[in-house]
Order: sequence, then C-alpha cells, then structure tokens
Amino acid sequence: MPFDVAITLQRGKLRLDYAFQTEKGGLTALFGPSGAGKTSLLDAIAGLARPSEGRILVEDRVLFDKARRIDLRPEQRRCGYVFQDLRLFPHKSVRDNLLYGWRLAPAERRWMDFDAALGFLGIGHLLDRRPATLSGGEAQRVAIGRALLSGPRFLLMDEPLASVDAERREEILTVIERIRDELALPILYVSHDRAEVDRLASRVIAI
Ligand SMILES: Nc1ncnc2c1ncn2[C@@H]1O[C@H](COP(=O)(O)OP(=O)(O)OP(=O)(O)O)[C@@H](O)[C@H]1O
Repeated sequence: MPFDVAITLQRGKLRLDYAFQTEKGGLTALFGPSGAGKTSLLDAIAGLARPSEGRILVEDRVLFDKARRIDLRPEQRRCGYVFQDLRLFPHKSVRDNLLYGWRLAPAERRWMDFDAALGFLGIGHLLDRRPATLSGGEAQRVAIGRALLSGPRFLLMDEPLASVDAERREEILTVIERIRDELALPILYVSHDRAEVDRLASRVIAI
C-alpha cells in the first residue's frame, strides 16, 4: 500500500487526527481549507514533525510507529519533499541546488541521473542562475528536480502551483502529470484548488 497513515499530531493547543490508506498507482490529493493541517501531515510523513500517537507506513515500510518505538530520521525515509515555499538555497546556483539533492542519495539509490532530470524538467539552461533570478515556474521545476535527484521512494508536494503565475501553471501541471504517469512514484499532493485536484488526482482525501 503506498500510504498507510493513522496518527495524532499536537500543534500547539490543536490536536490533529489523520487516518487514511491509499491504493496503488496515481496521485492522492489532500484537499481542505487553510489551517486544516495539510502541511502538518506532510511534515509528519517526512519526519519533520513527530506524532504523539500512531503509525506511518509508505510502500509497506514502517517510517514511524509509536508503539514499536520506530521513528526513522528524515534522511532515512527516502522522501522527496517539494515544500510550499520551495526552500531553494538562495546563495547556491541552480546546479548546486540540484547537486544537493543528488548528494543526499547513495549511488545505489539513485534512479534518475543528473542529465535525465535536466531533460525531464527542461531546466538545463538554468544551471548557472541563482534562485532569485528564476520565475515561479522555473523555481518550482528546480525544486522538483532536487527532490527527484535524491532518489526518493515517494513524493510529497505542498501546493506546487502556489508560487506559479497563471501562464506557467500549465507547464508545471504537465510536469506533475508526467511524474505521475511515467515515474510511477506514490505522490501525496496538497491543494485547495478543486480544478487542479480534479485534473491530477485519482483520489482525494478531505483534511
Ligand atoms: N509549530 C506549530 N505550533 C503551533 N501551531 C501550529 C504549528 N504549525 C502549525 N500550527 C497550526 O496547526 C494548524 C494546521 O497548520 P497547517 O500548516 O498544517 O495547515 P494547512 O492545512 O497546511 O494550511 P495552509 O493551506 O494554509 O497551508 C494551523 O491552525 C496552524 O496554525
């Protein structure tokens, strides 16, 4: 099963409960209003927020299990996380941002090589640029490239169209569709745009 999650997360005074499982194939959207806890859930799956109860399995591998005292470190989880605010390193070139992802993965875990990622995402001409000089869509593709190069077993994408101008939306949507269809990676995708969810997702989880 790609994602099998049943956890409780405490965020300040707020208690957030999540329980869902997903079927093989396609993209699963997490859909819900601002503040509902979508980013918190991705953070818990990535190992950046620790649940107070429960368990998280991805592709039948236990990432977290409170009862069994299992809590893999983020770098052990093999998660490609595309953050809502991208978090590209501002002082590094596009090349070095991508190489950062690449170096996170031991050689045997890499399933996409550097040149293949450049071609797949159409970012080969941007290698010497700094993130501040990129358009929203270009920066988004670099962030996706960094995640793919880290040899992930699954992808978490937090509103990847949030910082993309209207004209570039189609380009990023097409990239996400290709990741879904050609790379066959389990994807959890946060959005609060109904049209986007209808186009991309094979199932929707209301948060
Ligand atoms: N570190 C924290 N400490 C206390 N409260 C937090 C913390 N992080 C998030 N929260 C609260 O937890 C709730 C869920 O936040 P979260 O960012 O997961 O929501 P979201 O569904 O992703 O929202 P958005 O769509 O606006 O990004 C919010 O009410 C938020 O204020």
